[in-house]
Amino acid sequence: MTERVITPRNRGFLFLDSHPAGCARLVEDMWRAVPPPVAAPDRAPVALVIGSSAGYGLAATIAGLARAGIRGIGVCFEKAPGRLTGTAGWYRTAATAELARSQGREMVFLNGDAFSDAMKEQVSELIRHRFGGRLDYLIYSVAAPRRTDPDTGATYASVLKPVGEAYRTKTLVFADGGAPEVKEVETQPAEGDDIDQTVAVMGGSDWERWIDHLADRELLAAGFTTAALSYIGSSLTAAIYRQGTIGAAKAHLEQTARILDERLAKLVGGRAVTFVNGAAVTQSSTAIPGIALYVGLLRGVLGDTMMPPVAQLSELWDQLTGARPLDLDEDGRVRLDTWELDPGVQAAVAERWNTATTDTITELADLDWFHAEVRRLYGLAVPGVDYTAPVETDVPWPDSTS
Ligand SMILES: NC(=O)c1ccc[n+]([C@@H]2O[C@H](COP(=O)([O-])OP(=O)(O)OC[C@H]3O[C@@H](n4cnc5c(N)ncnc54)[C@H](O)[C@@H]3O)[C@@H](O)[C@H]2O)c1
Repeated sequence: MTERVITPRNRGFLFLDSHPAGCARLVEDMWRAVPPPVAAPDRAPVALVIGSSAGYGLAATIAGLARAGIRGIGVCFEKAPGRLTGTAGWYRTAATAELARSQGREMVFLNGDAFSDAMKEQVSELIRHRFGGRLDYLIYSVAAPRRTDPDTGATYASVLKPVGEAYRTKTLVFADGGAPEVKEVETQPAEGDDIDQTVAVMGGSDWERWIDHLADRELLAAGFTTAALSYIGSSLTAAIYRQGTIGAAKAHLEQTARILDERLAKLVGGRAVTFVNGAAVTQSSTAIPGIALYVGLLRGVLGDTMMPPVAQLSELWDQLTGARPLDLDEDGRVRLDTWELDPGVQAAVAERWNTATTDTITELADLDWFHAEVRRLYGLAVPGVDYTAPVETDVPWPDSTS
């Protein structure tokens, strides 16, 4: 037993410790925010969510359980409690597993490298022996800094850089005392094989490898459908995002969807699509220069009408399960970002962006919300949690044997 009071220690947007009770409460709140199912499926579909412990993958898992009645497997990469607490994703996974169990849903969580063939094999064994040998859905929501290619052993690193010329942007930082500052930062353009390396990590190669691995072992159900998550974003962040190295990876992911869609149609009458989501505060997104400022301003414009990930992903499940038809754009993507890219919203954000300075930022952006969202990534600042009370940090990984 390792009960203690968690005192938050951070460097910028990164916190050293996570709060188990706060993480559990967040998961419960997300669950409650999912609208009830349209109609209960005849049989619980079997789903695999890769990247299930955080951000959009966590939202996919919770919305899948609560709205689409799934059972299945979640894969993620988290650190166990030790000298520090476990990572927030460790505790969120424990809480998600508990919720699934309380609803009578079989959900197995595996902690390890999704890019490895060993993980693919472990998942294949589980599908074969625990889930009737047939996978209905695969949601791909990995955001990772590096990937080792199992064929070559080469390790690739993803970078967040503009392409062609340096990118100078306003950015939001919080001084040591927590006071917000608007600063300028410059990011040098991609060089050497930066683009190829980023595409190798965040493009569609590993998604394709998962599908081929499962197809080769005949584990895909008739009509199997797979979705990967993508982002387009604002013209304000285009140089660092959609036209940058990560944008090249997203273009590759979307191209992979088109290839997989054809392959799956022939193989099992299946489908592969990308879902373009809106901006959200996650560990991955806050690492991108300028995005914190952009999201804070977006919230300043939209307030509570900003669509949270779990609401977007409830819509994803409705379209995947056929409760609503797949609504594809001319590039074959489902757009769950229309609330963000609405021209009126973008014009209002651009106007605030242009005038934002350290002196004006608190009026233009919703920084209380942004600050709290960053803390909530670690289970901190969750309403209803007593942060003065000691909490058990030595939480076990959910048992997958029963
Ligand atoms: N955050 C946004 O604003 C935003 C917007 C639109 C789309 N998206 C997309 O959503 C997807 C997920 O991003 P996010 O922001 O939710 O990320 P995140 O950092 O919140 O979560 C990443 C997930 O990937 C898992 N992961 C990382 N490396 C892994 C590995 N090697 N093996 C297994 N699991 C691993 C983590 O454990 C975690 O569950 C990405 O494709 C991203 O582009 C994000």
